[in-house]
Amino acid sequence: MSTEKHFNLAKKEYERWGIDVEEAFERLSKIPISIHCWQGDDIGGFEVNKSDLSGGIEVTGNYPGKATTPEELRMDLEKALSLIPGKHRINLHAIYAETDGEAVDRNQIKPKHFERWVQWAKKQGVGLDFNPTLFSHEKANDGLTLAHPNPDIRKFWIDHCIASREIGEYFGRELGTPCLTNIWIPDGYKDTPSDRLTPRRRLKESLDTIFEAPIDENYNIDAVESKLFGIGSEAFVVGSHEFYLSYALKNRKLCLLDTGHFHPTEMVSNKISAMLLFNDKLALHVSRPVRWDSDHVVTFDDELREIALEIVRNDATEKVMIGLDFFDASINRVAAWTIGTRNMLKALLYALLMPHVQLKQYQENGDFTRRLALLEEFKTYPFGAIWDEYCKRNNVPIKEQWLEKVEEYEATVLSNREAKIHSDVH
Ligand SMILES: C[C@H](O)[C@H](O)[C@@H](O)C(=O)CO
Ligand SMILES: [Mn+2]
Repeated sequence: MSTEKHFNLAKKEYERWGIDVEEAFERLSKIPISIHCWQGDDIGGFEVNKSDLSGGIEVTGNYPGKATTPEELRMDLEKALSLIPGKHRINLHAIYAETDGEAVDRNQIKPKHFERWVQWAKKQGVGLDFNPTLFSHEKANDGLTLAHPNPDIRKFWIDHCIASREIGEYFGRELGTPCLTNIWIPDGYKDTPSDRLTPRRRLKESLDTIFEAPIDENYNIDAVESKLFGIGSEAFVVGSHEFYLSYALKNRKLCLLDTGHFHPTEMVSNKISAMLLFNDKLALHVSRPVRWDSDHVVTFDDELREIALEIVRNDATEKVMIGLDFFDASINRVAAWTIGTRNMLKALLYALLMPHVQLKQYQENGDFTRRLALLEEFKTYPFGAIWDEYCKRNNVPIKEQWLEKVEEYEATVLSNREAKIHSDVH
């Protein structure tokens, strides 16, 4: 049976519950996912004086073919974008600046170092988001940045964050869509601190200085990302959830929740409605923690669906800014982007195809039997046929057919990079 026939039959099943599939497509097409560039090169970046990855995050695996230049990274992103339905955004880090061979330290980065990214984004029709990089640098080697006791080091990182906001503003002006500039810092201690307040006070003061200059929110929106622990900051993280939740609320900033930054049984899906009652917007880094903040590729699992359900059923598709944050170097990196982003979109489509009106009513009536029955039965509704049609209409491969494209790209492009590396070495 053709995709269209499958779709028409499936559509009828959803219509029996009053669900408008065409409207779901329309709504989904308006939800941009911010795709993180750093999956493409294992968070390496292109600095002239490049440092090893630090900050308590880890990329494991050595799958061949990673991008080693901005051109390669953009090319790989284009390939992934060609396999993902809809128009999305690309999320950059400061280490992806292009300085034409000049060593430019982080406190000196300027919009001009991202001109090529902006030109490329215009061509692709994508928005850009941004992150200052407060790790993989000699001034972050002791695991402290904005909360550092040394005022000179603090100032260096404050200046980097100020420069980053200006780059965000430049993206927003150039691309006509506000850039989300998100600050995440690794600061913390391996072992039990003897003073938690002082580093937190310093972080608060650093943030106050960073955000002193107002920037038009039509161009740049600021976000702050909390964390529970990292490698080397097991006992204490300065920028904890409570810290940033309070800071964001008081200073009208966006709180960014990374799904890997909480206790293993603590669910981000359960936080969205609570936070939306007090915040106009919030931001997400959708990741997949496996036993720790391991940043595995996002799968179509229970928590992903629950996050999407919370966004959709609370009418928050314009309030929750969805970004991805995973980095797996043990598989093809273009496939990693494709799988993770398609899964995020699938989860949103799944959520858009639920009978929310009835489900909410059942709960209000105390009819928990119907609520459970329907939530479970909809898991096996013919969702796949609707997803295939969405992919078809967006001119991207249906089902696993995208994999052939990635394999072809690996054979013709990625494997040549390996050959080049080897011939350069010998
Ligand atoms: C590279 C990212 O900015 C980083 O992953 C950060 O967002 C994070 O989640 C750290 O654990
Ligand atoms: Mn994150």
